Amino acid sequence: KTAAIVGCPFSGGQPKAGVDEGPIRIVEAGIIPQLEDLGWKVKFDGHHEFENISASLTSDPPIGKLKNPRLVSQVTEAVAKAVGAHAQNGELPVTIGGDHSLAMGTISGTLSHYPNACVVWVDAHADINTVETTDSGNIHGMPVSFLLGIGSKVPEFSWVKPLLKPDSIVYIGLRDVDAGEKQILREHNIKAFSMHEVDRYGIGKVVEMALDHVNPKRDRPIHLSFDVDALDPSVAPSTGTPVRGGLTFREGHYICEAVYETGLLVALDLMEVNPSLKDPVDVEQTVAVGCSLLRSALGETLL
Ligand SMILES: N[C@](CCCC[B-](O)(O)O)(CCN1CCCCC1)C(=O)O
Ligand SMILES: [Mn+2]
Ligand SMILES: [Mn+2]
Ligand SMILES: [Mn+2]
Repeated sequence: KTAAIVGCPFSGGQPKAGVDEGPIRIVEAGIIPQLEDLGWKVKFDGHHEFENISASLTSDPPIGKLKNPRLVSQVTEAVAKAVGAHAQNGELPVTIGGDHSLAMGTISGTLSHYPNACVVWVDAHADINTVETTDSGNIHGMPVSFLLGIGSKVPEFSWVKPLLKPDSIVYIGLRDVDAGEKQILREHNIKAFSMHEVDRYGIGKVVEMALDHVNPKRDRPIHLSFDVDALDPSVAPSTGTPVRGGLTFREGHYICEAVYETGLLVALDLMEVNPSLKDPVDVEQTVAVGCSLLRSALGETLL
């Protein structure tokens, strides 16, 4: 089996510098030989250069509240093509961000090849704000709304097709959901297991219920999109939007292990590692946790 590393040094979906360094640090930390040691054939033809895109953009003024809209749209479209091509080649795309706006591209790519794929979204946040509901205008808080095709259309994002259905995504780890997002989740009956459910049922039962919701016959390909800020900040401190009361190290890893165990994983995202926000020790820890989560999602077991 081949894993194709899609290194995406991209920060345009949010305001903090440094998240574009995430993939570089994770590759430097040795994720490629680590995955090879798990038996994967690893394909990596260098990190994506988005220079040509940003160079071709003479200006990129906000559209309404949306920041860097043209940059985000063009970068995520390129990512959709890259991920789609790897899937077409029978490879498993492993996208390393970079901010979570990239998931607009990765999931579009996955759904273009696996139309019946379901999405497991692990995050403190729902990332489902629309043009109408966003307060920050940071597009890393909006990818799911674009993928679902909800909210008013933005011509610059016309390449994004509404390939994702509300019953095909399930969230784990939510604890910082904006009012507008809560309304959207309710209106569209989108299944979400917040930290309250994790506390109440335990992670094992939560993952089982989450998969039962989107993949009851365990016959649908799975796209796992993991935002490291789903983990408690004590576990993954160096990330742009940390929120207390998150998943433990083990809970985060259990999700990855359980998804791998289904044998249905077809695409993986590891997002929002920003190696420039904390002291070297905390950065090192966050990078190491990112690598560890990737290994667990790709077959590393404890026994
Ligand atoms: N919902 C937020 C955060 C999005 C995080 C994106 B992710 O998950 O990829 O990291 C927060 C909006 N707002 C911030 C100030 C306080 C009120 C909520 C937004 O900016 O839309
Ligand atoms: Mn996110
Ligand atoms: Mn988040
Ligand atoms: Mn974040």
